[in-house]
Amino acid sequence: MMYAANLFEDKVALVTGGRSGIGYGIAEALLKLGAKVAICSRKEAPLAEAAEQLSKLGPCRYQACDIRDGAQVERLAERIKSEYGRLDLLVNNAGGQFPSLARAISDNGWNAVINTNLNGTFYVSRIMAEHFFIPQASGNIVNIIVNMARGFPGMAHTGAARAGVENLTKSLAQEWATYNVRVNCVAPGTIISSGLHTYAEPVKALLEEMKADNLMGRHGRVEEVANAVLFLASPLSSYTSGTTLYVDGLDHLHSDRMRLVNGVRSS
Ligand SMILES: CCCCCCCCC/C=C/C(=O)SCCNC(=O)CCNC(=O)[C@H](O)C(C)(C)COP(=O)(O)OP(=O)(O)OC[C@H]1O[C@@H](n2cnc3c(N)ncnc32)[C@H](O)[C@@H]1OP(=O)(O)O
Ligand SMILES: NC(=O)C1=CN([C@@H]2O[C@H](COP(=O)(O)OP(=O)(O)OC[C@H]3O[C@@H](n4cnc5c(N)ncnc54)[C@H](OP(=O)(O)O)[C@@H]3O)[C@@H](O)[C@H]2O)C=CC1
Repeated sequence: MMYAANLFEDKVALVTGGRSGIGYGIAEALLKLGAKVAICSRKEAPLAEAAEQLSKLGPCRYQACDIRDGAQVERLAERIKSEYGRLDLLVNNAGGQFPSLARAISDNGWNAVINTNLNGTFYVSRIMAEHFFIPQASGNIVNIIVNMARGFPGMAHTGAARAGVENLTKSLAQEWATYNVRVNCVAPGTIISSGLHTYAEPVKALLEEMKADNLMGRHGRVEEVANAVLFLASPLSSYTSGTTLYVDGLDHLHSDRMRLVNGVRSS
């Protein structure tokens, strides 16, 4: 099953955190369907390398940008304006966290995760809407969150941050419908990607347990997340906004998260 090869022809997309993992997969999928792409992340060297690889598929510009810093995001918007003159799609993929029992999360740790995932996602959405979507009276935002439908024990900070993003999505979708902007979320389950490499050994061992606990008996793949993003980013979902699409093998309905917490507790 494939999307039409020219589905995103003449469309410009920004994928934050596009240098690795899920973001890279989304950027790659968009380029293959004719889009022009911009990617950003904090670390310049691996970002440039990723953009070089992606440029083999189509126009891909990059700029180092920490989404927590509004001034850096403004500079990114100016760069996109000078390179492409417009923006049709924003994928707020940049984000992440560290596993921890809630009682062990310091003020700094809490603030770092909330600042990255909630504040950063808002700054990029507001700035790109002001520069592009509202004046163009057209745009599309897809927010990558996590499956926090039943809380996220073991990662309470990211669960709270992404619940905030999910609610922000509902507000922006309503406020910006008048500008023909749709805003949706994709909530991945556990996806085999570079992100999982950031976890220390005890959590990695837990990932095997999580696979057995999953009702489809496996973790998800990057392209399965990218396919969901492509649907929400395309006219195929033209009457859909303010929603969350789970790509998680049913984990939002079924998974024993507390077993993970016990694993973290012992790690
Ligand atoms: C059980 C469930 C399993 C579940 C396992 C399966 C989960 C699947 C679902 C989700 C998967 C993914 O999202 S995969 C995506 C993974 N990718 C990422 O997480 C990349 C982005 N993340 C980050 O950059 C960092 O995690 C983040 C903290 C957000 C931002 O980093 P920064 O450099 O800005 O922050 P730092 O300066 O390093 O740290 C700021 C504070 O954060 C705290 N801190 C930072 N890293 C820490 C760490 N590893 N352990 C403890 N504390 C930490 C400290 O208190 C630091 O302050 P001090 O005390 O002063 O030092
Ligand atoms: N893999 C999984 O199982 C799941 C992942 N997710 C979410 O999907 C998204 C991508 O994760 P994944 O690809 O797996 O992991 P990665 O760690 O590879 O992706 C995170 C990306 O975001 C960038 N990033 C992190 N913080 C910032 C920041 N403050 N400003 C700009 N860029 C930033 C990182 O680049 P740099 O370090 O250079 O800034 C990196 O490219 C994340 O939001 C993650 O939480 C959700 C559920 C499950």
